[in-house]
Amino acid sequence: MGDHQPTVYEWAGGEEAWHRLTEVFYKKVVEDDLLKPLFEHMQPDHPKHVAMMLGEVFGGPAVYTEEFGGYPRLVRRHRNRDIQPAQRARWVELMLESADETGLPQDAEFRAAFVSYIEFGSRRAMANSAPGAVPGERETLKLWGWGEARPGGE
Ligand code: HEM
Repeated sequence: MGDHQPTVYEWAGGEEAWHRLTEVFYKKVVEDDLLKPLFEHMQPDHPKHVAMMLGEVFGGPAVYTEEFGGYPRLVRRHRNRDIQPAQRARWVELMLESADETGLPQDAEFRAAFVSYIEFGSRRAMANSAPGAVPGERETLKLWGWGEARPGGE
């Protein structure tokens, strides 16, 4: 590994891997009875936007922030959707299933970092989606790294 510790984004396989993940994920989402109602009017570019946003969070290029509206857009998109706990849980379940199906790394360190952000982000999305919620004010996305378990650990 030399001196360079890969980002979680790189370790996953870079841009192509994140796009593969969200393509497969949203195919499942629109066929799921619990999630369908929330995503019926999803824009065709939605999977691409989420791939860019996740990539940026995990240390990839800041394309979502620089070209697509970044954190303020993310918050706007979840506002008043009134996401229910069972819907959040299913969203997480399908995301992890998609990570397996699209061949994202299986090592413990990668999965710990990935799952931890998916828990964090999905809970924030649910909280920000509650009618009348006042989301925290940030300029940029919250970035996520390896946490306690670094890649290639014993
Ligand atoms: C880590 C968790 C999550 C991430 C990273 C995420 C990411 C995003 C992003 C980036 C957008 C905006 C896309 C754009 O700019 O066009 C978005 C929109 C949206 N998200 Fe999430 N989200 C998360 C969790 C959830 C959950 C748990 C739900 C519901 C169960 C949800 C429902 C939606 C809906 C309904 C939209 C709007 C879709 C539309 O355009 O009609 N999100 N999400």
